[in-house]
Amino acid sequence: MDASVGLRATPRASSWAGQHKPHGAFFSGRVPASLTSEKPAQRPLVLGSGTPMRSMEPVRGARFKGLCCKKSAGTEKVHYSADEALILKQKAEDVLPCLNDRCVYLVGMMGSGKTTVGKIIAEVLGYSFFDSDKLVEQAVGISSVAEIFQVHSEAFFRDNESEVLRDLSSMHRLVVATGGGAVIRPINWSYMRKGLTIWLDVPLDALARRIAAVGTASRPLLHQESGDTYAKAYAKLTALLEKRMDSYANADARVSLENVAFKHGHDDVNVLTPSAIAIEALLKMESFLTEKAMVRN
Ligand SMILES: Nc1ncnc2c1ncn2[C@@H]1O[C@H](COP(=O)(O)OP(=O)(O)OP(=O)(O)O)[C@@H](O)[C@H]1O
Ligand SMILES: O=C(O)C1=C[C@@H](O)[C@@H](O)[C@H](O)C1
Repeated sequence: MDASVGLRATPRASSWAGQHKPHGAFFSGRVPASLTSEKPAQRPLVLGSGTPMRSMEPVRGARFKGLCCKKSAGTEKVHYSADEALILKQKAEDVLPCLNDRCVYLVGMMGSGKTTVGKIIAEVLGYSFFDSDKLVEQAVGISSVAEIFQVHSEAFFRDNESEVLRDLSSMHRLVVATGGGAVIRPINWSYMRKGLTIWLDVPLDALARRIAAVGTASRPLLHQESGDTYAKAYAKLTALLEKRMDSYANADARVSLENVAFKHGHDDVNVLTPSAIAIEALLKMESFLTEKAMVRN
């Protein structure tokens, strides 16, 4: 039976929108022992300070010396509904043995939820979460991608992004939220192919709405000094997606929010919670890995 039967696509007004977002991982010295071959401990399905910290060990890759991944010290938590928590746990248990410690790379447009959904997937798999944009900021020593574009250039950012992905590709048991443009360089695919790649495919209207809600200051490719933020973001996202669509389609699995909403009887993707999307991503991962194993045998 499809494990997602019974999953509720809860309207955000009563769930996601009313909740605190999970805090991001950040880096300042070391990475967790989970990057080694240790098996994941069973942990409660709560993100934030309710999650026990994993023990820390020095990272091996030269580039990440001096960096560390650590849970926020804040008090915010993300609660899943009982249904979602159970399904997330079951799906994670199904996927883990097939994943064989490989990393998971989330690709997709800006605002597609790679960070939000990636943190949930990392949590349930007992993996560590990395955001490649944040790693580039750390490596360059500038605290925002927008400033890196301004002070240096987009090409400089892209070179550093490739180096970050190369270094991550030698590690295990990570969920990585990649930058929206990471897919455009073939070399980045050679790194990401060492793990599993998942495309979060979100309709442009939903992307533009999400981005307009928080502003474009942190997204240099969308930033405009004036004008209607939604309309400008929508136009720019449309042009970017046209150029990148084929590259995103290289991913091992695609989570189409339109399809997920349809599956749950909705015609609006905005009702889908991040955890419902994370469940779909785990289902897609399982299908891909199972098919791959069948082809091999
Ligand atoms: N399922 C969802 N429903 C509504 N809003 C969401 C959902 N998932 C993420 N968001 C919101 O959309 C915005 C972008 O999400 P997020 O930062 O996770 O995307 P991203 O793909 O990592 O973006 P970027 O590549 O620009 O860093 C955030 O404000 C987040 O709170
Ligand atoms: O879509 C893009 O090209 C980008 C997305 C962000 O994640 C950042 O990597 C940067 O703003 C570029």
